[in-house]
Amino acid sequence: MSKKIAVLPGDGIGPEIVAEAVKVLAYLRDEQGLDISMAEAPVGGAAIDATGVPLPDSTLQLALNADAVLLGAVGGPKWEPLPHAVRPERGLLGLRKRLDLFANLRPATVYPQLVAASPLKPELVSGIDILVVRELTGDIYFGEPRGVERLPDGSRRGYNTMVYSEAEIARIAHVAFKAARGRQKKVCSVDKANVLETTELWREVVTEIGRRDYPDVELSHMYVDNAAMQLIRWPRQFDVIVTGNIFGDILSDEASQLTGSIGMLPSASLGDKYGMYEPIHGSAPDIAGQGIANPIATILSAAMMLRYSLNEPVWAERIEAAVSRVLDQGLRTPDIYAEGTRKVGTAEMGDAILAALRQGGQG
Ligand SMILES: NC(=O)c1ccc[n+]([C@@H]2O[C@H](COP(=O)([O-])OP(=O)(O)OC[C@H]3O[C@@H](n4cnc5c(N)ncnc54)[C@H](O)[C@@H]3O)[C@@H](O)[C@H]2O)c1
Ligand SMILES: CC(C)[C@H](C(=O)O)[C@@H](O)C(=O)O
Ligand SMILES: [Mg+2]
Repeated sequence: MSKKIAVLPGDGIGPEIVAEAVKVLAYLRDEQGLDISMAEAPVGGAAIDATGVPLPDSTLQLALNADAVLLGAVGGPKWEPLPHAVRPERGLLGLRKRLDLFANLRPATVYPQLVAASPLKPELVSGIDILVVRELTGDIYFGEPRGVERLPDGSRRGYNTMVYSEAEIARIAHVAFKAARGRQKKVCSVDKANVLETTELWREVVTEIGRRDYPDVELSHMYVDNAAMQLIRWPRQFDVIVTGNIFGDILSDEASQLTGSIGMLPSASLGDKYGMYEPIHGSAPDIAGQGIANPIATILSAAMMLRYSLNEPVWAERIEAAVSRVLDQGLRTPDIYAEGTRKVGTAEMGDAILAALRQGGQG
């Protein structure tokens, strides 16, 4: 039966990078007989402009009825004067919550061709293969109470609440341990258990699950401040990192830079029923509209979609290989440009990946 993909380009560079991933998916549909269909809907600022809200019901319904969602990015300065409750980012958070996408997989893998693009010494970067497993539907992002209140002296106070239940911690821990079994069998759980009770519970639950269900997986714990430093000092010590929503957000942006650029890192947000795929970066207002954004993270997110939601692992591998071949050819968007390579724009990069896929897909 035909698989439905909801395509939500969003804001800023979102439409530019999603267009390149759609090219690849359209090729699989039109020339390789993949039984998929795509339907587009607005989310974030684009949806606010069109309908007044960041997640219109029609967009939510499209996502709920789809087999997978491909999302670009949301947000931008245009909507920043708006109150928090109606900002573009709420559209994304609403989708994650309503689809119960609690497990965000963010693989930070360095392509050998980009070792030189990393700010770290080649011997530190070469071979990096980290999977950040970020909890995505809890933590300070969703905890109540939250808000800004007026104090008796007239000044204001802002507050958010870090909350995790045992069940929420347990389900993301299982995802991390299972993923580690297919890799180097090492999980590093990142928390701030020395200060925050919520993450003290996190550490207890992860430890118990590891001991009980995954004795074959080596479990370590690290405070988040140390983890941020260790990622720069010796990134290859990490296999799977499991952490909460806010720490995972920050650490995955940091890890992305080790691989050359944030424009390289894809992600899969998975729940028991749904899957949404998006690059880890944002709408990059500083380069939007210039045709220079790196589309690779989004194209690799489409590859993750083929692997996790569409049961097409071979096409996922072929797309990843096509990206590698294009890097071999020396093509680079400005964010990964280095001397001796050829600078290209978003569409030229997408076209080159598609051309490499066409060649590789034959045999
Ligand atoms: N998943 C999402 O939709 C998401 C993620 C992060 C930020 N945001 C939103 O995006 C807006 C901008 O946020 P920000 O500037 O903090 O983060 P950002 O990730 O959009 O940009 C950070 C820096 O990385 C660069 N960059 C990002 N993606 C790139 C790409 N594909 N190719 C080349 N360079 C790229 C940008 O030009 C910028 O210099 C905000 O409104 C924020 O809330 C959305
Ligand atoms: C835009 C924002 C809500 C989002 C997050 O913090 O989760 C983004 O930074 C991300 O990493 O996907
Ligand atoms: Mg982020």
